[in-house]
Amino acid sequence: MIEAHELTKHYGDKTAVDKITFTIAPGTVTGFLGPNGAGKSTTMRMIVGLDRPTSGTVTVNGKPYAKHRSPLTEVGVLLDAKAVHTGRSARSHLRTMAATHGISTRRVDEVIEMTGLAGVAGKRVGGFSLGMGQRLGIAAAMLGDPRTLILDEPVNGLDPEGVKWVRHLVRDLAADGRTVFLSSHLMSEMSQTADHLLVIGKGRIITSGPVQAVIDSVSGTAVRVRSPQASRLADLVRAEGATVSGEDGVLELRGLTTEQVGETAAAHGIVLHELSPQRASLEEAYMSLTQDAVEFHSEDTHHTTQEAETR
Ligand SMILES: Nc1ncnc2c1ncn2[C@@H]1O[C@H](COP(=O)(O)OP(=O)(O)OP(=O)(O)O)[C@@H](O)[C@H]1O
Repeated sequence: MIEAHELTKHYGDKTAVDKITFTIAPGTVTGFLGPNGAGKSTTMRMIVGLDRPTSGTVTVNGKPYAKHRSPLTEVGVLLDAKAVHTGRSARSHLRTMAATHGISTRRVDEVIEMTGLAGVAGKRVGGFSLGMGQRLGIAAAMLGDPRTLILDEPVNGLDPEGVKWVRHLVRDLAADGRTVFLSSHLMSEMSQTADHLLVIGKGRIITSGPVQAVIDSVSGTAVRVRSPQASRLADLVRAEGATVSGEDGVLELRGLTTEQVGETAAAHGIVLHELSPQRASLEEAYMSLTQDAVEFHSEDTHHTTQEAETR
C-alpha cells in the first residue's frame, strides 16, 4: 500500500509535483501515466526516500520508506536500470546487496533464475544490454521478496518476450496480494498489464481509477449497429436520446448502451446483423486526457519535412 497526501516537490522555481493525494492498493497493478516531465519519476523517488518532499507526506506499507527497518523486504524498487555501472558480475552485485540486508545467497540464485539471468549471471554488468540491465534491476527489486514494488519503465529496452515476461510477473505479484506501481509510456502494454491507472500531467493528478473507467470517462462507449432497417432504428433511438451517425445500414450510436439498443430493436421487430460496443483504446483516451499537459510537443512531421526541403 502506498499513500500520498498533498505530496509536493519544488526544484527551485519549478513545481515538479503539486499537492498530489493518492492511494495505491495492494492486490492490484497500478499504472502510472503521464507525459515526459509530468513528475512520475520525482513521485517515485519521493516514495522511496531518494527525494525529500517540499511538503506533504508519503508512506509505504504504513510508514515513510526511511522508517522501515528492512526496506528491501518491504519495497522493491527499479528506478534507473542504467544506474548500475559496475565491473562486477550480476551475481556478485546481487550478493553484495543481499549481504547488506541479511538476505540469503539462495534468494540471490532464485531471483537470478526468476529473471532469466542464469546464463549471464557471471558476466560483468558493465557489458550488459539495456534489456539485461532491466532484468537485473527487476532481480534487485525482487531480492527482499517485498510486499510493494515500484517500477519506473520496467519494460524499457526489453524485447517482446521480455515485455510479456514482465506483464506476467507483475500480474502474478499482484495476484499474490502485493502492491505493484509501475510507469510506462507504452499504452497498449499498460492496458494489458494494469488494473488501475493514475494519470498525472504537469505535477497534478489528471485522473485515476480502473483502466476501463478511465477510458470510458473520456470517450464514453459508442454502439455499432448493422441492420437492414437501420434508418427506422435510427429514428427510434434518436427519440430515446441517442446521437446517431453512420450510413449504408451501419450506425454508430452514442448515449445508449448496447442493451438498450438491442431491447428497442426487439420491441419493434427490427432485425440486427451486428450490435457491438465500440471502446476507445487507452492510447486514444490518454492522448485526449493529457493533451493540455504535454510540455514537449513534437513538431508536425509534415511541417518539419517542408522546412527541411526549403533549407
Ligand atoms: N533534480 C532536478 N532538478 C531540477 N528539475 C528537475 C529535477 N528532477 C526533475 N526535474 C523536473 O521536474 C519535472 C518532473 O520530472 P520527472 O523526471 O519527475 O518527470 P517524469 O514524469 O518522470 O518524466 P519522463 O516521462 O520524461 O521520465 C520536469 O520538469 C523535470 O525537468
